[in-house]
Amino acid sequence: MRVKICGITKPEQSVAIANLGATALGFICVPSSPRYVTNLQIQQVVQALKGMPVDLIGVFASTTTEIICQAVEVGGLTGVQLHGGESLEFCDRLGQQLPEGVEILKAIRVKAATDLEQARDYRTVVDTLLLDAYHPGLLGGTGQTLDWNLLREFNPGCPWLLAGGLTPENIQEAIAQVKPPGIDLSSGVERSPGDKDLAKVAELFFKLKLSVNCLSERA
Ligand SMILES: O=C(O)c1ccccc1N[C@@H]1O[C@H](COP(=O)(O)O)[C@@H](O)[C@H]1O
Repeated sequence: MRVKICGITKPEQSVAIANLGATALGFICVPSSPRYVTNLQIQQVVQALKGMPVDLIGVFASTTTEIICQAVEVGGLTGVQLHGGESLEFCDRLGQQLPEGVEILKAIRVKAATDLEQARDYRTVVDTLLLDAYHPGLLGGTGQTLDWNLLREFNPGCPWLLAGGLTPENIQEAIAQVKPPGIDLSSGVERSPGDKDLAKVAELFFKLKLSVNCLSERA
C-alpha cells in the first residue's frame, strides 16, 4: 500500500519516516500553512534522504504553474499535489509544463457524494486523486475525517489516496471500511504542526501490518 506522510519540515525526521516504511513524503508549499517550507528547505530534506526510494510531493493551493515548476526544479520534487480550486484546464496545462514523469495528484475536499463525481472528471488530466475532508475555513491538515460511507463504491479508474484525519487509532477501521489503494496522514502523526511524532509514525506502520495480515487472512 502507498503511504504518504505529509507536512515534513525536518531532514532527520524525513529519513526516520522513510526508514519506517513511508513510500511518499509531502512538503507544504502553501505560504499560509503552519507547515510551510521554502524550496531551499525542501532541497535540504531531499539531500538528507540521499536517493532513498521515496516519492517527494510538493503540496500547492491555487497558485501559478510557474511557481509549481520552480519548486519542482529547485526542490527536486517527483510529484505535485494540487489542494486548492484548480480547474481541469489548469491541471492539463500544468501537465504540459512539468518535466516528463512528474506525478500530478489532485486533492478533492469531499462534502457530499457529488464531489466524488467531480473527482472522477479529473482522472484524465492527473495521475492520482486524493480525497480529503471538507473544512469551511482550512484547506488541509485539518485532522477531520470525511464520511467513509460515501466511499464504499468509490472506484475512479485511476490510483487514489485516502486522506483527512487519519491516525494510528482509526487507520485499521478506515482500511477495513474503505479499502483505499493508498493513504495520506499529516496532523494525526505529529506533535505540533510540522513536527512529526516518530512514535506515532511507528505505531501507524505497526497497525498497517496488522491490517494487511487481517485482509490477506480474510481473502
Ligand atoms: O497540512 C497543511 O497545512 C495543508 C495546508 C494546505 C493544503 C493542504 C494541507 N495538508 C494536506 O491535508 C491533508 C490531510 O491532513 P490531515 O491528515 O487531516 O492533517 C493531507 O493530504 C495534507 O497533504
